[in-house]
Amino acid sequence: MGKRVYEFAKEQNVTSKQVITQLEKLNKPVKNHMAVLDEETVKQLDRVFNPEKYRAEKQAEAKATSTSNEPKQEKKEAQASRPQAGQQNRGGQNNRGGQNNRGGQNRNDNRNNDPRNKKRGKGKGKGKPVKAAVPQEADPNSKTSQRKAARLAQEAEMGNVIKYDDVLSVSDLASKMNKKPNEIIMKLMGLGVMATINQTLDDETVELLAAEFGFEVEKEVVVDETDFETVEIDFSQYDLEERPAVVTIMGHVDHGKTTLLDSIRNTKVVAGEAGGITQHIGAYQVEVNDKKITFLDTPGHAAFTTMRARGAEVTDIAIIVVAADDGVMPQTEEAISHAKAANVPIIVAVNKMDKEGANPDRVKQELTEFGLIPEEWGGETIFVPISAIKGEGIDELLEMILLVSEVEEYKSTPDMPARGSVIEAKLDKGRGPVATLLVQHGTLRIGDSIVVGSTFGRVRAMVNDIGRRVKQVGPSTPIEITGLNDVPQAGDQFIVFEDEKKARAIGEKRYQRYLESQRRESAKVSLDDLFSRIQEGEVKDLNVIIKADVQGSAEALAGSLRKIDVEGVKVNIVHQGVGAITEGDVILASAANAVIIGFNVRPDGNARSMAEQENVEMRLHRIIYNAIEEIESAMKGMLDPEFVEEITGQVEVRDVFKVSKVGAIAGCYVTEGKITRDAGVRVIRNGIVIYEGKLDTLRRFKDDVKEVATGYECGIKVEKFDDIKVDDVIEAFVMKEVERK
Ligand SMILES: Nc1nc2c(ncn2[C@@H]2O[C@H](COP(=O)(O)OP(=O)(O)OP(=O)(O)O)[C@@H](O)[C@H]2O)c(=O)[nH]1
Repeated sequence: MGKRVYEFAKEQNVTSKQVITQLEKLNKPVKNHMAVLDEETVKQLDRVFNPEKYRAEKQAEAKATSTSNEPKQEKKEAQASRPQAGQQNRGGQNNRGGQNNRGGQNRNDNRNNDPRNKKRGKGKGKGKPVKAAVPQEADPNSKTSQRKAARLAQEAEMGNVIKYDDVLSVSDLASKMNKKPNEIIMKLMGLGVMATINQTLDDETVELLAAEFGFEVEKEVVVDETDFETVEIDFSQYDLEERPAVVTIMGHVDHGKTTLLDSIRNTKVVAGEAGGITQHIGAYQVEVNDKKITFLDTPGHAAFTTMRARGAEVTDIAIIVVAADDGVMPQTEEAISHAKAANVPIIVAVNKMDKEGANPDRVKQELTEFGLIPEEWGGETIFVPISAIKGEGIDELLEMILLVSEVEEYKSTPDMPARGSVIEAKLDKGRGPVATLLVQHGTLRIGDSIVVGSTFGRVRAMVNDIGRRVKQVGPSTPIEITGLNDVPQAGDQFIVFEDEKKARAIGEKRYQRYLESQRRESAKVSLDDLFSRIQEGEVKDLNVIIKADVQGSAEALAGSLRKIDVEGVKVNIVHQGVGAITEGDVILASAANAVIIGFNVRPDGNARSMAEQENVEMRLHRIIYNAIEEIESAMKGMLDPEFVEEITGQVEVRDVFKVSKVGAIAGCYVTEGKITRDAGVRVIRNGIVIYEGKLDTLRRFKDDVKEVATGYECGIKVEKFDDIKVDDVIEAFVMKEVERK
């Protein structure tokens, strides 16, 4: 029998969802993670998820066809055939064909001497270098190739060597080669990598891109502590000591994460003698058998992964909470994937054992599918039955954490200036910026000169998790500090410098960089302020990306937009295509400072959140005339106050029941937000809107309800629409009146 989707996902250290998305792209859609894959498909997927494996082959081909670049190619080939040990088995850090490569997971560095976890590859910080996966090939006989060869020869004559000593971003590299950032981004996309204009590139990718444009690179290696995330700590010079494990609790909604965190805290917190009042600082410590354990008390995998995405690897152990009366649910699965991607040991807490329907064996059975096999069944995963609400099983759970800590031997040293990560941060009216830091190595003291992410300052006051002022803290301790010039972000790294002037210089440089990136973001074009910016002479072209359901509409829309005649400004179509709005479209829009117009299509995957993050404006229309009129009005500064739709939620169709005289009822699951009875709905199939209308009925079991929230099932009948199918997505929206700026 072939492999199942989840088995393949597990092997590759990715989520089943990622595999399913890839299968869709390969035109081999499957129903769910239990689907069986044939050999051919497994092979295809393997290529997608492990492009490095195939790189040597591709480069050999590329070399055979290339005439202009021989010494470079040889060098690259030698690199490609280097042992890849550093890239494999590194806890989900290996390159995934560039599919998800914005985080620059592939770090073939030798920064593996972090004693926090012997098994874990340490990710680089904010730099998030992207790595190109597959080199492009060229047909040497094509006209383009001949032109390119001529240009390369000409450029080579001019002595095209790019020198750099720092990390290069896409825009830095573009300016060094005198190219537009778009060109670099397009080239990266061709290599299967999606990168934004400000994204940093790793050295190998810089070299690859430079070669593509006929440049050589020379990197001077200097240790620049401005990018201290990349600066290695030489732990060999210290006597390492045991340190407390840092634990994160994850699991499905309502399975009891918060109750468990509270229960542990209430029973075990290191409550001090004089007036220790526990306060929420984002993390706390408990003491068990004279040993400490640190808990991050923002439960949930979203926070966990946001931190990781910013380079913070703070969690040593993940507790996955599963309610014994409910079993494995979608977010349980997600939490497992997140923990696995971080390569941290998992302990399963089977909660709500006090409830009547509690069935721990079912939970165990279900979890075997995800490779979490209990010890009594011959596996290695620790399962602890608990009742968070009654405080039962908590001691056993804590003991198991200590057991895992003993096996994993988490170590660090207090004998160095502190380093660590931001757990959370806020602006306090009285105290100014306040940040909870997790000291990971060294000792943090009052008065220390510190750089935290893009902010800096001197540690003015330190308050611990029981509200007590302290003067110094060591490894694995959460501590709230004041004294920074601005509010850092959760997941930012911090470092203490012994030299105050140096701290200040580095801090100021990083802060300036941050302000600059903010400025660039706010300079993004939007229809609301287009007119004023045209007037001020800031904008001459309105760059537009069009995505439509069919080629004909894309062309019609592009044609009409180009014809809009407003003095002093013209519409420039940067890109037009068919299908859903993808992350790639958003990245391109961000780089080209373009607005995206979607005609009968919706954003796919993470495109919507990415557009928000990148400040890219996305306008979705169903009538060509409206799209044209909107752009024209914006150019003339005549946009009226109008109704803007707000997407309230998304549901997935998991079953369809045909009921005579009523029609097709969709059995659905709300995956995001909520769906309300009065919402407008859109039926989306493969990213294309196939129907827009209203709800006829919205039910939970047999009852009509006003709304259904994330994580719940419901029955939906869309008014006048019976062609609903399993796997369709129903998007719910309401119209809100907004005033234009
Ligand atoms: N009977 C019983 N109920 C529990 C137990 N643990 C939690 N609950 C209840 O389950 C519900 C959800 O618990 P929470 O701790 O809020 O769950 P959560 O996982 O933090 O939920 P979200 O914050 O929504 O993700 C609450 O009503 C709790 O009182 C338990 O051990 N036994």
